[in-house]
Order: sequence, then C-alpha cells, then structure tokens
Amino acid sequence: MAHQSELIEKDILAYLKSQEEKSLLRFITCGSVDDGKSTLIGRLLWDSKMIFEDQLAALEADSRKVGTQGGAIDYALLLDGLQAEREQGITIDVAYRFFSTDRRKFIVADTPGHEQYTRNMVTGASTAQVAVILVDARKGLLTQTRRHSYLVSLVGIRHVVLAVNKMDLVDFDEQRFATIVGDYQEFAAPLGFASITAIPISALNGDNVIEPSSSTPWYQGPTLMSYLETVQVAEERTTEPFRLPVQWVNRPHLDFRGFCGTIAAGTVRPGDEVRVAASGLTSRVARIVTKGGDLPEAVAGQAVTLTLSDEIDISRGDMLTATDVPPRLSRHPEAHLVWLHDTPLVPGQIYLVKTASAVTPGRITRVQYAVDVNTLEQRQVPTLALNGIGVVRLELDRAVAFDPYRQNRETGSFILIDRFSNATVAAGMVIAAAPLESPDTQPTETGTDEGSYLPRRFILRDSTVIGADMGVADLTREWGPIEFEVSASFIDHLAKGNRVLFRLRDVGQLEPVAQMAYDHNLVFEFGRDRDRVTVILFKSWPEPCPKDVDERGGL
Ligand SMILES: Nc1nc2c(ncn2[C@@H]2O[C@H](COP(=O)(O)OP(=O)(O)OP(=O)(O)O)[C@@H](O)[C@H]2O)c(=O)[nH]1
Repeated sequence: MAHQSELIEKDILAYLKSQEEKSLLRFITCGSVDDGKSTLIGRLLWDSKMIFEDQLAALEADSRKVGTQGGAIDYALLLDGLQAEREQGITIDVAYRFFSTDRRKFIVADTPGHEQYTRNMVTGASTAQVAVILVDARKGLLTQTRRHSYLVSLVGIRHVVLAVNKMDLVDFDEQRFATIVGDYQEFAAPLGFASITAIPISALNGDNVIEPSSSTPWYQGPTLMSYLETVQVAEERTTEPFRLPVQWVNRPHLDFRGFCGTIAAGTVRPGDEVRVAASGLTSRVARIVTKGGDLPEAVAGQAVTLTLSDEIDISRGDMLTATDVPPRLSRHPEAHLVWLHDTPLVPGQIYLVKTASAVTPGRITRVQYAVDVNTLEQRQVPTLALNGIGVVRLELDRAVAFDPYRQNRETGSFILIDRFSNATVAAGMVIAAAPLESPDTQPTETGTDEGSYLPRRFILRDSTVIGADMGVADLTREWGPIEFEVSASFIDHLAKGNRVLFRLRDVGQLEPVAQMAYDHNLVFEFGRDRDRVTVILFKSWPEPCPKDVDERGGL
C-alpha cells in the first residue's frame, strides 16, 4: 500500500486483529450523471489510504492523460475501472470498493444512475445499511433523486445522507443548501426513513468530506466520513425475533442430529423454546454447536448448528423461529417485485421462488399495479418488463415462512429463477402474506393424494402449453410409477400424432433428474430415491421424434 498503518510493518498480527474487530458498514452512493459519485468515493479511498502503489502510479498517469483536472489528480478515475465506462464517461455496473479507517471498515457500492440500470442499483442497495444520495447544488432535486430515494426505501435502507455536492460552484451558499434540504425532506417524508442527514460538500475539493470545511461556518453537523464512522445500524438485528433458516440437517450418527444455518435474526441460547415454522411443533435448544466448542449464545449473522431436546421432524428448507413471534406461513404472499431480466414477466408461468430457507415452484397470479419510479404513480399493467417495479400476488406450490421485508430483509425477500435458463429474473420483497386458512387460498395443486405413496395421479391441465408444469409429485419413500390422468385436450394433442417430452426435476433443483419421450404410455417408472419432483412438459413436436432425443434416455 502506498500509505498505511505503521502496525503492518511493526506487528502484522496486531494489525489484522484490529481490522477484525472493527465493525463493517455497507453503504451505497447514488446520484444523477455527473453529480460527482466517482469523485466522492475516489476521495474517500484516497483519504483512507487504501490505494496500492501501482494504482497510485496509474492514477497519476491517467489524470495527466485524461487532463480533466488540469494535470491534478482526478479522483473519479480511481473508480472508473471499466474501459467501456471510461470511453462512454458513465458508470455501467455496480462497483464494490472496500476501505477502512481507524474506526470502521466500509464496503461501498457505486451504482449507475440511469433508469435503464435500475436493476444494478437495486442489486447494489440490497445489502446496504446507509445510502448516500448525491445532489448537485446547482441543480437541486432531479427526477433521478426521487427515483433513487424510492428504490433505496424499497430495498429497506433506513438511513440516508443527502450529500449536497459541488457547493464550491454555488459559493457555499447557506440558503441554497437549506432550500434543497427542505425540498428533500418534504418529498421523502412518506418514504419513512429513520434518519435523513444533509451535508454540504465539495467532493472535488474535499470540503466536509473528511475534514470540516472553513467555507461552511454556518454548518455545524458531521462531515461525511465522521457520519459514516459513527452511524448506528447493526444492533437492531440481534434484538429481532429469532429466525434460523435450516440449510442442512447434520446427522453423522444416530445420537446426533444438528440443524445448521446462518441466524437471520435475533439471539438464541440453550434452553430457549423454538418453533418449526412449517409444522408448528416446538422444542428447546439443547446445544449451540460450533467447531470451536459449544456457545452460550449466538446472534444474527453467525453460522451455527443447533441441537434440540426433542426428536421432532425438521428438514432442510424449514425455519426454526421464536415461539412468541413466529413468521407467517403462507402460499400467497404479496410482494414488491423488481423485474431484472430482458424477457418480461409471464403471469401464470411457473418460476422457482428462492427464499431464505427454501426453493419452491410458484407463479405470479396477478400484477396488482406497477410503480412509475419517476413520479411514484401507480399504473395498471398486465406484466412487468426489465427494470419494472410493481406489486404482485404470488401462488406457491407449498407454504413458505415469511416475514414482511420491512421487518426482516432476509426472511422477507426472495428471487425468482427461470426454470429453463436458470437466470435470476426478479427480486421480491414481501409486503404481507395471506394466512393459510384464508378462503381464497385453498390449495390448487393438480396432483391428488390417493392416500398411498404410489401411484400418484396428476391431471395434466393446459398440457399443450410447452414448458408448463404438470404438477409436483410427493414421493416420500421411493420412486415408482407416477400415473397421469390427462385432460381431453392432451389426449387430443397426442391423437394428432404429436409426441411429447417430459422432464422430471427434484423440487428446488435446477438440473433435471430424468427426461422421457412419450407418445402413448404416460407412466413414469424410476428407481432413484427422490423426495419431490416437478414434472415439466418440456417439448412437444409432431412425429417422428428428433434423433437427438432418446426414447427413454437419461441425461
Ligand atoms: N466543481 C466541482 N466539480 C465536481 C465536484 N465533484 C465532482 N465534480 C466534477 O463533476 C464531474 C462529474 O464527476 P464524476 O465523479 O465523474 O460524476 P459521477 O456522478 O460519478 O458520474 P457518472 O459516473 O457519469 O455517473 C467531473 O468533472 C468532476 O470533476 C465538486 O464538488 N465540485
């Protein structure tokens, strides 16, 4: 490093320990084109001395070459890592930077400001605790300022810094600053931020960035750096109701059964009563097992293995929770959805819904409305396209435990995955979830349980639709024939000489476990040991069957 703590040379272990003990703050910067984001972050990195020798040399050479600052250092060039970005002069991706000061470690996400990069911004903001929203003092609030603020509130960031930049270009005018702050407070009131801290800065000259500026004697608040070093954000998670999405059940031998996962919220101690979200069964925590020995207590963010005092049925994908404030078990959550993919949302189509604890097939039954991110107006729309944001209703194939996103970012969020391309197509934030007993939430699976494991019967609805899910089979013991009861339209489809190809997939997995081509016999027989499968009508074509598809081939 160019300039760094003397401890590195003197006592590297002491240095590493001091780094480890510092708290970490994740923040995002957002603003319109040329508001000065890159310059600001470049200056924060520069002043925190987290620049390597070769980066420093490159920065000096680049600053001379580009000449934007008359040969002086252009801090923005530190950030503009991508060649295309330099050529176009705009930020096109999310750049994450790490830096640290004596008091804290930071990860900053620098996101592009343009509307077509809304998805990048949502990605960058989704893990941030603080947002620094830049405004050019000459321009005041812009459409982009409103859009970014809305997105920041949507992804659950509670603390905002309104950094009024380029104050040097308005002669550090107090009145100009006060007007912008007043406008912003009025606009942001409905967004419900816990705090808005306005700071007059010049990113280029460093005023109120690290050191208080002599040009703003009328401003008594913190500098940007002192704010970032001291803002309190992390404590809330450990006092929330306990949540442990079970990622793995560790059963090395008959005498040990541990439930492993990362605590999403709250605190847990041996003796605490816990509840299994799916079944409602309760037990008490016997031990908190870690590699380094048992713990007397574990908190949000820690990866642990819990053992319980009773033998109750818990599997991967379940959630262990506090008994007094459990999450809502639901098949019908309502959520904000940000569409991230070029292919628009298809209501009714099955996607994989990946939550903190589980992956479940599900569909969007209705787009209630889309939000115009520039005006915050609601519009009636049939679907959402790339960067579209709206409120939707979902129907999941089985009940999943949810908290509202406002209460818990981890157990209140999900992503939608396209089953065929494996692409992440949307990010969702749960607003509320209908309880299971609600009359409009009766199960609508196409499968019917005959009371025995085998055979299962499924009615193939809409089965001429290529790519449609045929149903989810619960095969809790072993595989055998799955018998399909087909609709008239499907028989018609085959009667016309069409052939079909089915794929079977473990629920929650993306890779098919088997695929089969059929023309008449609709009975699947497998010997492999699976719990649940999704049956997908993958392809349909007229005779003859293409050569590249095995009649009964595996993959
Ligand atoms: N006078 C003055 N100019 C500034 C200040 N901050 C940034 N600039 C200039 O404003 C221009 C844009 O700054 P950038 O940091 O590249 O802006 P950005 O917001 O990162 O822009 P994009 O990457 O295009 O989104 C550059 O010419 C900077 O030198 C400031 O406080 N005062």
